Amino acid sequence: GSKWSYLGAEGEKMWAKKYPFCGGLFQSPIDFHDDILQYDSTLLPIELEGYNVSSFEQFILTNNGHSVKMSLSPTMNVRSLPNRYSAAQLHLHWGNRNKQEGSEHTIGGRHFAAELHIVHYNSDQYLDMNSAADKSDGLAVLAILIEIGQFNPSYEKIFSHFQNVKYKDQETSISAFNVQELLPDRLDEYYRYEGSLTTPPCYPSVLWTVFRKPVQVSQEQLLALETALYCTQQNDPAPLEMVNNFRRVQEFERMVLVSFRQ
Ligand SMILES: NS(=O)(=O)c1c(F)c(F)c(S(=O)(=O)CCO)c(N[C@H]2CCCc3ccccc32)c1F
Ligand SMILES: [Zn+2]
Repeated sequence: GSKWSYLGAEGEKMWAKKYPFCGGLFQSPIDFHDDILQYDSTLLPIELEGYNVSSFEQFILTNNGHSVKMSLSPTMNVRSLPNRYSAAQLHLHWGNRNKQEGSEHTIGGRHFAAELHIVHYNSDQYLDMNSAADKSDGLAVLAILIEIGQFNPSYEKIFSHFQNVKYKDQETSISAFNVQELLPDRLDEYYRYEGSLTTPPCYPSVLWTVFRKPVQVSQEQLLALETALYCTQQNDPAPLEMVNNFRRVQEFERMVLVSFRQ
């Protein structure tokens, strides 16, 4: 299995030893600050196709020891990108109950509470995620910044199942729903740059779209995310809480395109 973590001897400073790309170029996440932003009027609103799946379909929610991920249907696609990208999975990154600042991307040096990633692969060129994951035009990730505010019934469709995936390798099946409900309402305002997977193997293969507008979940929902899950298996004598599963921002000497004027 993947021998890496966010803490201690296998933490992110050691990733490059086993996963060379993690010490390479085009690494994510990054901080968005004014002097690296460049407005680009050709950046079209993000168009989602096939996201409104039938509730007879099921999504599988899995604790993989690094995050909680949900399988998605490959009939879910993102248009308005250079190629057609089909959905593979979504997962989250978060902090802990004493420091609720676990987003991966930051704006003006500021963390948000958490971050949702919807991972897609270039289905025009590649058969599946695994063959696309290490190609420079292989992946497109939609990133949604999450802050504390109103209770969010759409996020609750995932969060309400955490008790069934508390431990590594546990999974549960949930009724499919329109994942577009998890996105902000402004799909025309986003940051765009070429970067990488934020976990090993850190392939520089991701076209990142980070929406400008955060979504809200309640304090109770965020606490559930920060306290329900473990990186370890149910019978492990040394349980490890799944917290702070975000990579620190990377050095970045390029421009980030934005689809909006300030
Ligand atoms: N932040 S991130 O870069 O978007 C990101 C994660 F943070 C993350 F934890 C995962 S993971 O849950 O699979 C655990 C670590 O691989 C992924 N998986 C991707 C990349 C690896 C290969 C693969 C194969 C099939 C489906 C998804 C994926 C990931 F892309
Ligand atoms: Zn991620």
